[in-house]
Amino acid sequence: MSQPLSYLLDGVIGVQSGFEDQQISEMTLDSRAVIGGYLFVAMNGSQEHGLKYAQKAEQSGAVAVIWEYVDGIDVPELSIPLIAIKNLPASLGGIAARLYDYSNQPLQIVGITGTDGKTSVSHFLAQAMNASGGSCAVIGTLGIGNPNALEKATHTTPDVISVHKNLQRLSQRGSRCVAMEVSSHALDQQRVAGVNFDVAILTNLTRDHLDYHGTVEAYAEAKAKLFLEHRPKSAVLNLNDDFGLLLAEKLSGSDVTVVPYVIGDASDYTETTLVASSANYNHRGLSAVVSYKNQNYSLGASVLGDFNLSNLMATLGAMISLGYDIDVAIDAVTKVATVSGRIERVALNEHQDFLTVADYAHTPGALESVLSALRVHCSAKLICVFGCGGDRDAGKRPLMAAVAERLADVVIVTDDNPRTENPVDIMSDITAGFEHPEAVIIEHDRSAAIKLAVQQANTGDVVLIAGKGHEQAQLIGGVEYPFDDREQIRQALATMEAAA
Ligand SMILES: CC(=O)N[C@H]1[C@@H](OP(=O)(O)OP(=O)(O)OC[C@H]2O[C@@H](n3ccc(=O)[nH]c3=O)[C@H](O)[C@@H]2O)O[C@H](CO)[C@@H](O)[C@@H]1O[C@H](C)C(=O)N[C@@H](C)C(=O)N[C@H](CCC(=O)O)C(=O)O
Ligand SMILES: Nc1ncnc2c1ncn2[C@@H]1O[C@H](COP(=O)(O)OP(=O)(O)OP(=O)(O)O)[C@@H](O)[C@H]1O
Ligand SMILES: N[C@H](CCC[C@H](N)C(=O)O)C(=O)O
Ligand SMILES: [Mg+2]
Repeated sequence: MSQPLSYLLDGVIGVQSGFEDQQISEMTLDSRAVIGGYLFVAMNGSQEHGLKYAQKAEQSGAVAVIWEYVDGIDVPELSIPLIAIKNLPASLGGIAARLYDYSNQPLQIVGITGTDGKTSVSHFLAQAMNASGGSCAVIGTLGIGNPNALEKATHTTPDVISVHKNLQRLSQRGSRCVAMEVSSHALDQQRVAGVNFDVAILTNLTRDHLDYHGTVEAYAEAKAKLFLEHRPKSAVLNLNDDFGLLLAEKLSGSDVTVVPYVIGDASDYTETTLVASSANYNHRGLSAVVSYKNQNYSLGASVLGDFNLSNLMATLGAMISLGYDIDVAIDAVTKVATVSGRIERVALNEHQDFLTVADYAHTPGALESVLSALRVHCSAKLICVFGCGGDRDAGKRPLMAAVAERLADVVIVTDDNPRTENPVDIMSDITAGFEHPEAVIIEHDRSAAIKLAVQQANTGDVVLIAGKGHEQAQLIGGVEYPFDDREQIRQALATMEAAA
């Protein structure tokens, strides 16, 4: 439904007065997406100011332009209203929420942040709620919508306009809950401004994205905003993580209800902490005892990996915060299935006597978690193939190498989305982290590296192909080459079987 521009901008600070009112049907940050009836929002980006594209937007049919005020910038002449707004990132969420209003239907919103586990928890939550009669969609790395019918997304957390537009769209299609991943970039760039979170979840905090945030402190500060600035009704916090403990302390006694979860001993925690103990992991999944309010419950699920127990506990915490009874939540969580590319078992048949796994670990913390988790399933060699993305946090490269060397028996390093960087440079950043680089196999061609790993697997071994998970392409230069680790594993297994 279209809205008058004056209504969208009502109360926005620093608006130039005396503009002609316009009826706005849609709004966008990208001049290339503008068509008739649009409001073009020109932001001061990290590369350039969107105002450069205001004339193009007008030519494409924009009926007005608002722009993030910056002193001394060249302002183009337009024949449509062109309105400067000071500190536009702070008001844009509110403006978008007015145009894409979804307040006419109840919509619970859960935000999930943390270095690793956001996609997993958001999908577990949506799967679990839907298994118990709910209607929960996701917004995140794997796409937008029902977890079984996702539309592709370009970002983990879309820009602030797209966030509100998608929330409206999902609500209109009948979703009554949305589990959305909130990345640190999103928090820093105010992409979730104007979203009222019922629940916010912290999975964990290790290191990533220091290319963008600069320091671990700045990265943590961005993550903390979801809890300390957005003030969700409930905060579901991981007490196994130091940052989770810190947030719990900061929120204690505040208007935000803290729902802590932990893997540990129930006698060490308060009765309202969700505690998982007596965990058991096997090839088919995991089980544990969950203690809450002095009662014990059996939890089981057919997902691999001890870190997934933590993800399931976060899911339980969210369901309880949303008003589910613990029995219903436990029952629902028991039904969740593996999330695409997250510790996903890939095999040609049941009889394979070694385990082959594709996983999206692309941080030192995630690689450590997945290798440690897989050790439990390994009675012989643990073989690890990994690489590091180009144009991303270079500091994590030697750290991932050190983790792989410490926790795997055979390490094969390969390319993972070199983007615009030279793969040889990425490789030398990685190999600088090995104590014994001579023991490591280097194979830039990812397909060949996967074959090498699978070919040397024997009974009791585990082969981990890390870094790309669900991804469908290898990004080299500006080109996207179709590539799926799972498909490559299957091909390598088939070649091996044919040769046997
Ligand atoms: C570093 C970063 O996050 N950048 C985001 C930011 O871009 P920017 O500030 O650099 O924008 P810019 O290139 O200077 O352009 C300024 C403005 O001009 C506009 N423009 C530009 C060109 C044009 O022809 N017309 C036009 O209107 C742009 O839309 C923009 O609003 O705003 C853009 C518009 O919303 C985003 O697309 C862009 O994401 C880039 C592509 C990106 O790669 N982001 C990644 C790092 C990211 O956000 N990742 C996180 C975390 C991933 C995870 O850990 O899961 C995510 O949430 O996806
Ligand atoms: N709770 C967890 N603790 C530690 N590692 C985890 C956890 N959950 C998942 N991982 C690891 O991190 C990888 C990525 O998981 P997932 O996609 O759920 O995280 P994410 O936070 O959404 O990542 P991204 O920031 O890229 O979107 C997994 O493949 C696994 O190796
Ligand atoms: N959301 C992550 C994805 C990394 C995946 C990995 N395959 C790579 O390209 O580095 C990022 O943008 O840092
Ligand atoms: Mg994700």
